[in-house]
Amino acid sequence: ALRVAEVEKGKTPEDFQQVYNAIAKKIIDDDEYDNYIGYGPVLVRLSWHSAGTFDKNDNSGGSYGGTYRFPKETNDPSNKGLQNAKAFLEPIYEQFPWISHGDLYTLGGVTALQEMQGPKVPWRPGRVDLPESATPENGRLPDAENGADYVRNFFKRFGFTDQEVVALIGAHALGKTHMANSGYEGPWGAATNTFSNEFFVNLLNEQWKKEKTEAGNSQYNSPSGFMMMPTDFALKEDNTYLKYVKKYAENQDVFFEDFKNAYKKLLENGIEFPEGTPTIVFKTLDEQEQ
Ligand code: HEM
Ligand SMILES: Nc1cccc2nccn12
Repeated sequence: ALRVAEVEKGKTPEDFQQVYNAIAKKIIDDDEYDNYIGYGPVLVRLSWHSAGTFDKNDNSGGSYGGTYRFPKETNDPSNKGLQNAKAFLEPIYEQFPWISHGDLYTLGGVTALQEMQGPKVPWRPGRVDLPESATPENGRLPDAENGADYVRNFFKRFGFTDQEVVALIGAHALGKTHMANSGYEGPWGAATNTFSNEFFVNLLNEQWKKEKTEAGNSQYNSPSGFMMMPTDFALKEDNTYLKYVKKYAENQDVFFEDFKNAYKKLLENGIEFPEGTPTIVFKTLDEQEQ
């Protein structure tokens, strides 16, 4: 079905900057979350999972309808742990009840990324809440216990190139895995809340040992406390992906540019934005006299 953006009635870029600021200030206030990693990484993951149900073959799923708010999608096993991000955003929604859930979930990720020193991601409003009947079935999000062929095939559903796939998975520089959520654990100590190209630097430079987790998954662990899941590790095992891993490990600016473009495409996939829809590049808190 066609998803046409309709900007929330009477709202301007300044109104959305106010939502950005409220989310950014709450990230600062609630800094103790996840052993002081904070909510940044899990907000980025929620934005990806809300968009990651998209299927270009029938234009179903994706960020537009905000269907993550419904139990069927909130309780998808692939979304375990994201309830924390949902709870974080509930008071934001109460403060700005005019915003659609699709706009809120995607704006949450853009805000978190920019406040974690990531690239500026141009963002367009106008996602419109769809009814519960539009909620996609569980199982559309990727499973980490797989190799390069699976990863390449999975992202075909979005129309992403190999380069866009490698760039997007670079988001695994943020936060950590949690045994109770996904059956993976770590990195230890090294978890970060600052966006960078270190996922690629570590992938190439660390010594990796394949081990079994207590959940029976495989993960690669390094003596300095880093970890990779099989789908992460696949990016260096596949010659085409490896080309981009090296490019991003060598040049953070190129990574930031490619990530920004791929992340924008992910958040807007399947949506038609009419002429005149504003493209907003949000100011960070630091850039506004606070
Ligand atoms: C092959 C594709 C992918 C797979 C299989 C995958 C899988 C996972 C898994 C299993 C976790 C751990 C969740 C937990 O235990 O709490 C995770 C965390 C995370 N993922 Fe991915 N992911 C993929 C792609 C992406 C993409 C495209 C993004 C964003 C653009 C992303 C952003 C994140 C972030 C930020 C975290 C850390 C969350 C936190 O610290 O709570 N991932 N991912
Ligand atoms: N931080 C983090 C989150 C999710 C996946 C992942 N793989 C390597 C590191 N990493």
